[in-house]
Amino acid sequence: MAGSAGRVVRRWYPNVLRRSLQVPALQLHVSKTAMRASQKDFESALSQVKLLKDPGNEVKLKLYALYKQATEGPCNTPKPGVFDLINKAKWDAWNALGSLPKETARQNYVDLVSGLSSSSDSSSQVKPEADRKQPGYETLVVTSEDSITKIMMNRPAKKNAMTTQMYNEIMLALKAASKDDSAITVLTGNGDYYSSGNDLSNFTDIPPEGIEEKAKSGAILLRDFVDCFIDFPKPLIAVVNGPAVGISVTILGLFDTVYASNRATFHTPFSHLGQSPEGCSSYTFPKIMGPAKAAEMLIFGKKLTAAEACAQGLVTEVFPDSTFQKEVWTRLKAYSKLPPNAMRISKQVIRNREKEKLHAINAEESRVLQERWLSDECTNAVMNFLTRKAKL
Ligand SMILES: CCCCC/C=C/CC(=O)SCCNC(=O)CCNC(=O)[C@H](O)C(C)(C)COP(=O)(O)OP(=O)(O)OC[C@H]1O[C@@H](n2cnc3c(N)ncnc32)[C@H](O)[C@@H]1OP(=O)(O)O
Repeated sequence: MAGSAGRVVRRWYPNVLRRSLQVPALQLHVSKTAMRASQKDFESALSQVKLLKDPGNEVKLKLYALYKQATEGPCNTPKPGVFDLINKAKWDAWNALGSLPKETARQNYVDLVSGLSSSSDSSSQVKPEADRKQPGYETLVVTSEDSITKIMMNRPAKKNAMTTQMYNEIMLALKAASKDDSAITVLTGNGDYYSSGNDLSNFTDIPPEGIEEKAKSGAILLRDFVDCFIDFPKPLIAVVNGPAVGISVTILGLFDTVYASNRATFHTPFSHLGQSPEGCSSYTFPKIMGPAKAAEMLIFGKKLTAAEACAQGLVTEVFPDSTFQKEVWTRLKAYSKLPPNAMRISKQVIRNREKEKLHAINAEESRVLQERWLSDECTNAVMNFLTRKAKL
């Protein structure tokens, strides 16, 4: 019992409050007298409390006061000093119960917990992902939970290759996430790949105005897409669940944190495809890993393992694939509880001095690519893939 009530306190209270509101093991031991009238109800309320969502500080103080009154009787400890704000609030709440009998306090505690349980019954259930899924996306699964918005690329049969529709949906999802009440945002992939990069069939859908118009609209889409990452205001985390190719790799330089499974690889075969770097990688990669290592990736298409990408600073941390999801989401849930405004402002301070430069680089990379897409080198490479003559 003592252990389970201890867990309640750990789960509910934000760090500062939690440290101060910790109920010592001694206080968690329910005395024999206190248990006489409604021992079972009280015990079950004590364990029920740990399943509830955070009810807010006011209710937590009430619960604390009733618990103390039920187990120790009226408050007779010295009043904490005026600057000991949290202990003073606890003391005030307990002291306000005056000479309320232990049995009544116990009953009130049980009633309060039962009221909280019924009001949070529906929300305390873990809903299946399908129920939490935000509507309106065809190529993504977007969910928000625990102050984390997760944007999952969802074309596993095509290795999460990015179609025009997926670029547009990711932009929409990022814009929505920038305004929702989540603290952090995650991009990840469904299935064995993180993403195989640009869907090469994007190049086959030529409008009546011709190939030049296609290249022009592609460059605008690319520029808008990368701009969304440059401007994204909250901490943005990539959870790289498997191999990553092309643009899914280059934009990693614009994320705040990149976690990778040890199954992930990082590959930017631009020269093989007759193309050139995008996603601001012509700037971020040399800055992150130094010009020589960046050239090996961006010019020669060297594929990095997750460990190599981590050693070169592109990846924050690598996890064994068997425990990847568990370890990463535990970490992210803890981060998502940090004060959101502080995180947002810290990101602004880090990002703002480079924003203008990044936008200019993005514009230039998109302009160069627009030309590349019209080259024979690019056309042949794409045709070779689409006619199954070549893979990476
Ligand atoms: C607006 C425009 C912005 C443009 C921005 C520019 C970005 C540049 C880039 O991103 S460059 C990178 C482009 N990507 C590639 O060149 C990868 C091509 N794919 C492959 O080489 C391979 O598919 C693989 C190595 C990723 C995986 O090989 P594997 O043998 O494991 O699997 P399959 O080849 O059988 O793939 C399964 C099906 O998925 C289709 N597919 C995979 N990747 C892409 C892709 N990038 N574009 C289109 N289709 C892709 C593949 O064709 C299979 O489909 P099928 O089952 O219908 O045959």
